Amino acid sequence: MHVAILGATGYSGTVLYGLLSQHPNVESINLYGHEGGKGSRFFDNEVPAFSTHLPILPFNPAEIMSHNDLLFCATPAGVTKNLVAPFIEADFPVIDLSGDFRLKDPLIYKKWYNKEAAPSSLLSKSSYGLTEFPEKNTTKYIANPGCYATATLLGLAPLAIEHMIDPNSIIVDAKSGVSGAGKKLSTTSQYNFINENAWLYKMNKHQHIPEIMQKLREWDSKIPAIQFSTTLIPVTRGIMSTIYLKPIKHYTNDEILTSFHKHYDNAPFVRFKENYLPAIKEVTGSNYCDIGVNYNPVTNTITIVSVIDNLMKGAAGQAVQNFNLFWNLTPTSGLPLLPVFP
Ligand SMILES: NC(=O)C1=CN([C@@H]2O[C@H](COP(=O)(O)OP(=O)(O)OC[C@H]3O[C@@H](n4cnc5c(N)ncnc54)[C@H](OP(=O)(O)O)[C@@H]3O)[C@@H](O)[C@H]2O)C=CC1
Ligand SMILES: CC(=O)N[C@@H](CCC(=O)OP(=O)(O)O)C(=O)O
Repeated sequence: MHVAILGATGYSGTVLYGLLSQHPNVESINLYGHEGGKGSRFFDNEVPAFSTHLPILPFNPAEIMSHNDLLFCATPAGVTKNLVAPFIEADFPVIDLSGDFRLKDPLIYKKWYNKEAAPSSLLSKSSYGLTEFPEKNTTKYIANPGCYATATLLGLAPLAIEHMIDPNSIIVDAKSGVSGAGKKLSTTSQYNFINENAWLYKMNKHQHIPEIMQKLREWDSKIPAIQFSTTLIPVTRGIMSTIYLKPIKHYTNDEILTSFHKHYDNAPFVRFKENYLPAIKEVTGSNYCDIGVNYNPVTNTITIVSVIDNLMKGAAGQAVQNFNLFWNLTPTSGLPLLPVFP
């Protein structure tokens, strides 16, 4: 198979390139950059960690479609939607890592992203690719989920699907490593700010809130909202989503564990750890989502801890999982089965 990456010099694009370059079903990878190009660019000049002397070609939909079988977009939200119409119109397969096609309702996108949404005619042709819970009618345009949304939804799914949650009780305290913000330097991603620091940002305004709600309501339409916060922490990679909720009625620890086993025992990239609460480093460099759960009878509270590597399961790894699902390949193809530890 021949695949194209748009935005390969960014963090997610680079990780994606690394995975696809070792994928047994990928014959060639073609890299594309800005429309019109910025002079001649080579991957190894911009990403010295990968000494691959591949040109970064100017973005050109006709050329991409004639030389490739699928396009991955690892471009920012707000940018992707302005580039992909020709692919959708041609029914050419795309896996989009950005947030531009995750939300079905353009008004909700506008509210949370503070940008105009893609036209409804295009939005209706995309499907939300949470790999463990894909949409029934998958389209050729797959919106790869956001990093916080992935960790949080996988943590909530079993209890939500089984209607075991008091609908008004969900509180999520999520933390992310700095690579989640991409390669651009900003005041809050520079070393002097975030080293030995923790910073809660986008309180009640994070764009993954509507993304989580859209899927959560498919599972349990009674859940009206969630309280969700995001904190930047001084690690390079990793998300920890700590979820607190009240059960709708009393459940034993065994009943809670059984609901997670039911949904994840056959999922190759979700490792349900029962009452062990996982740490970020246990998944770094891997496509795993590790989940642990605790029930406190004193406060009648269930705590779920869900950890992922934001650049893997939260972006490039899940994109490769979607690629495997789309072409009906072995689900684990091209994905490392061990984290980088310690
Ligand atoms: N980082 C993460 O953990 C996650 C990221 N994502 C999503 O993945 C996407 C990429 O994120 P990330 O890798 O962090 O971002 P980066 O900022 O690290 O990289 C963005 C890439 O997009 C390219 N790009 C920007 N504008 C254009 C354009 N107009 N035409 C072509 N290429 C363009 C950049 O190229 P250049 O440098 O030449 O401008 C760069 O290669 C985003 O939509 C992000 O939301 C999703 C989940 C997790
Ligand atoms: C640490 C950090 O800044 N993280 C980013 C996550 C961006 C991302 O990947 O989300 P989308 O794909 O939905 O844009 C944030 O919180 O906005």
